[in-house]
Amino acid sequence: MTVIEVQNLRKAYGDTVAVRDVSFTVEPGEIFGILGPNGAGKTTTVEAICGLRRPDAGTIKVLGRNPEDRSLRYEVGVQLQESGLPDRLTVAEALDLYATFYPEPADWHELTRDLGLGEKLSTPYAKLSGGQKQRLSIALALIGRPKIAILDELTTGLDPQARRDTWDLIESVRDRGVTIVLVTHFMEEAERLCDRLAVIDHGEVVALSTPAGLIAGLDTEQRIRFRTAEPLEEALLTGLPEVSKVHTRGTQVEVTGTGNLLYAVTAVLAQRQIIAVDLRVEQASLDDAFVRLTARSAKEQ
Ligand SMILES: Nc1ncnc2c1ncn2[C@@H]1O[C@H](COP(=O)(O)OP(=O)(O)OP(=O)(O)O)[C@@H](O)[C@H]1O
Repeated sequence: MTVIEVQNLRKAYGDTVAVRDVSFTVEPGEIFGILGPNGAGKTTTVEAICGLRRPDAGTIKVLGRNPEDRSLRYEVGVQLQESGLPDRLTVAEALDLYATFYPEPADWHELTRDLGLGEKLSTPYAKLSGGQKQRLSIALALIGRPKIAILDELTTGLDPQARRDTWDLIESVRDRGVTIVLVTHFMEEAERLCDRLAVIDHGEVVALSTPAGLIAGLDTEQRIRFRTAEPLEEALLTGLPEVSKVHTRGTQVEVTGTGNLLYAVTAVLAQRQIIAVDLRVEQASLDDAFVRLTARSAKEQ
């Protein structure tokens, strides 16, 4: 069964149309990413999925039910951008309190250890750093052993090591069978974690695919740079079907092309016993796909 189904969602705040027309489905056990620039409508979309905002039009089904269905409280764990816990509540008290909301809460000692919060159990909420507050909100989203975890800006404010630890944690949560919806600004995070991604811009889905699919859809060229001991004869490479352009400056070589460009170029060099040093391959990244997709939709507005 499809876990989440969003169909033609629309939501406006007064004159501001936050979500114009968003449709997607989330399948069991996947990490589904929602990516988009600031103000694109990502938070409004996930808040509607959580039953916190009522759509103006369109339908949403979560585990086949209306998002406002009270029974979903036990099955959906939510980490939203602002958790708003009382300042004096300690980490342990917050976890104890949240654990009472659920019939079979997770062992929060394990969760806090995985999230690097083990040393902060008696610290009041107000005295936590931004990153620690963030980690606490992730622990609170997972404490009820949800079937679905909705995480909005999971690693914003975390340092690079804490971000990587959190990714490992999210993967282990997914491996236990939890379906995860992840709102993110970070391409590296989306590429590493997400099985599929919806790119949202100006309240609409502008692309929906795997990270690799989004990059492949760009149809961009690759670029290889290297140096040789002697200046290279450009004609050696210009005749290859994979090569569209060769540019040499002294012993520096830059080759642009498509397909299996790296193999084609290195095969010719090997044949001629030419050694390429400082060889670097530049390929399109999810960053490029994101910028291209969102720039295109900005022009169409
Ligand atoms: N409660 C609200 N009242 C009025 N306008 C709102 C409200 N919440 C969001 N908006 C507006 O709706 C649009 C979409 O906002 P939303 O928070 O859904 O975007 P987002 O993609 O999550 O952005 P960000 O990445 O900055 O968090 C924005 O123009 C925002 O200013």
